[in-house]
Amino acid sequence: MGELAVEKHVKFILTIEKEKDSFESVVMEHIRLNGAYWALTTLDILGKLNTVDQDEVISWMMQCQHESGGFGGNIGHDPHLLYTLSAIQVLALFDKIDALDIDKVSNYIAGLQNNDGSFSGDMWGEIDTRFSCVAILSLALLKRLDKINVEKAVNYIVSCKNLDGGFGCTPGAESHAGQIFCCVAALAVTGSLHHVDKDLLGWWLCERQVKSGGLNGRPEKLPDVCYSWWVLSSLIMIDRVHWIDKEKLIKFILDCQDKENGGISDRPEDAVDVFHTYFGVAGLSLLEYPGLKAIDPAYALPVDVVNRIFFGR
Ligand SMILES: CN(C(=O)[C@H](Cc1cnc[nH]1)NC(=O)OCc1ccccc1)[C@@H](Cc1ccccc1)C(=O)N[C@@H](Cc1c[nH]c2ccccc12)C(=O)NO
Ligand SMILES: [Zn+2]
Repeated sequence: MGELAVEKHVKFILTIEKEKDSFESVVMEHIRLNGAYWALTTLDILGKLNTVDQDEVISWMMQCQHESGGFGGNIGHDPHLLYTLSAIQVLALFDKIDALDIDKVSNYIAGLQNNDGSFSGDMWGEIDTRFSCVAILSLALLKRLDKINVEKAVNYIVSCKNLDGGFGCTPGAESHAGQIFCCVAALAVTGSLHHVDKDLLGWWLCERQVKSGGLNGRPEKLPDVCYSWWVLSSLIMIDRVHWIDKEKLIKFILDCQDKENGGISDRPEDAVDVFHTYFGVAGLSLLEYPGLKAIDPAYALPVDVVNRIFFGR
């Protein structure tokens, strides 16, 4: 089974944060703000957030803010809900949410709600339950949920529920673990989990575990470490996590590490990346792996960070 090569993963994260011209950095260029969130949350779960210069990170990140109040994936990029959530999450890690003009950012987000309660990701209008999730998590962290019609937002998400108990990106779309996480997290944060059939959805989710112990995103697909987050956090939020074999999943994640150079891949022997390193460490945190900080399954932030926001010091 081996154990988590903490120091190697810390070194891996700090190295890719420094390199600007590596393949990984170039590929992730347009979602660099997401990359910052994945890298910094991983470090915090490993207890090593203090190894980065927070002022340097924050000053770079604030340059990604558009005059509309939304954040782009990098400096000069168009604003989008996905990057705005990552920016809020990174500021939360450093307890610096008040560095934001909170009303400006929350007005940007609220402005993307449509009449049917759904959310567009940006001004181009694409609608997806991912964006409902990002909008609700963002506004909850900013304590500005009053700026949107929460009832209509919840009704839209419920309209995307399928007969298998899962959720898709729009009404009638196929259930997918990523979308299920988004819808369950949004319902959890708005106190609306009574709309979920926990046994039906719990069954669909626990069926994602394959014989290797890993979790896949849809029936018949290959297991992938990032589903350790999408599926597991959903199971935890609906109180059905005991329906999977946690020990076998821990072993699968540990087998996906590159113990020489650090980092975690989507499945054993594949190339590592910061995205799967984050979702692997976050998954181990949800599985209560020893030595890791607890992470909140809905906000995808360390529990101590979430408590600081909602319950003060
Ligand atoms: C754009 N992304 C994806 O499409 C990944 C690709 C992938 C990784 N392993 C299998 N496929 N897929 C992915 O994130 O799917 C999960 C998902 C899909 C839809 C809704 C929510 C989650 C990844 C980046 C990536 C690309 C290529 C390879 C590895 C990582 C990505 O940025 N995913 C987003 C998914 C996402 C978008 N909006 C969200 C809102 C809440 C939670 C997650 C998301 C993310 O995790 N943001 O923090
Ligand atoms: Zn993956």
